Amino acid sequence: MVKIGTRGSALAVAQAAEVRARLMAAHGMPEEAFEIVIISTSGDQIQDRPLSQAGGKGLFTKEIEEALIDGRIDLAVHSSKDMPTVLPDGLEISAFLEREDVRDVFIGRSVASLGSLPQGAKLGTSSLRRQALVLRLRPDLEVGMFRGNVQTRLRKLEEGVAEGTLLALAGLKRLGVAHIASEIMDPERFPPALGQGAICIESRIGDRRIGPMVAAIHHTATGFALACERAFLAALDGSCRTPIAGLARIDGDGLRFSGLILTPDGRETHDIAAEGRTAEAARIGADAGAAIRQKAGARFFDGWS
Ligand SMILES: NCc1[nH]cc(CCC(=O)O)c1CC(=O)O
Repeated sequence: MVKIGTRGSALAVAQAAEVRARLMAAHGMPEEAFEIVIISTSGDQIQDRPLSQAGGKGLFTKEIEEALIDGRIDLAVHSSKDMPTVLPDGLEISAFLEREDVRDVFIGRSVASLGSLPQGAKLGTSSLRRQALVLRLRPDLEVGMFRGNVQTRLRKLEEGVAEGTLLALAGLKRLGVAHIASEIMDPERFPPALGQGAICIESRIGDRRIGPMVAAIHHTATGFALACERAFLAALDGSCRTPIAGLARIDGDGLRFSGLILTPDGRETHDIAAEGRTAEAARIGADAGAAIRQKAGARFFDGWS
């Protein structure tokens, strides 16, 4: 029996089922060989404040990692963008699935694009990155907190709590609701979160059964992109209070990275571009992180409270 740990949201469960399907196909295993174990995390429980004020990164992973360490589960399925850059001792990211569409989408209640929202309209998001990127384009908008999983946010939109919201297209696709997107945001103008669209598998280092099993479904190019993006994030401390965006694209054995940091009001931005060989993915990301840190100055990373 292989116990797959995941959060309980519809998106998280869909991701776990996707990993299960890939393992079944790769190894000719029956569905009965797997058990999907749902684990509630602090990130799921805290609904009344932005995650940036609740301790930031790791809120969606801590309890799942404890279950891995305890042996209650054998592998954990995560959205890479919710993963801290530093993992607990004894655990590793052992595989990435092929990345889904990396772009964000705008969903309007009654308008078809971000640009056509009326002056001063309310936009719901709890992501500091989306807040900053949206205010850079539309400083007139009122950006309000919009917590909860994808379904909850869509329900709030329907109820009229906001006139529009922004979500990852990857999540909508996995939930089978990509058609509700009003506008797909151009990643040049509206870069995704580091790791967006990539499902990863976390497991115990040295696990001789799970290691080779998940290695068979690892997607190499996504692995390089994520090595770069995670090194960039790590170089910036991954502070949840600094809006950060960026994307590594792979072309053969070449890699191109672009990263962006912003003030939460979107008024000040610093960007960085770098390229090199995939074999140097992590170094390219780390160097880009150091360079953008230099450009922006320490003030940028002291937190905005
Ligand atoms: N923070 C929640 C979260 N984590 C991953 C995704 C989307 C799926 C992905 O990026 O792989 C979402 C929802 C969203 O931002 O729309």
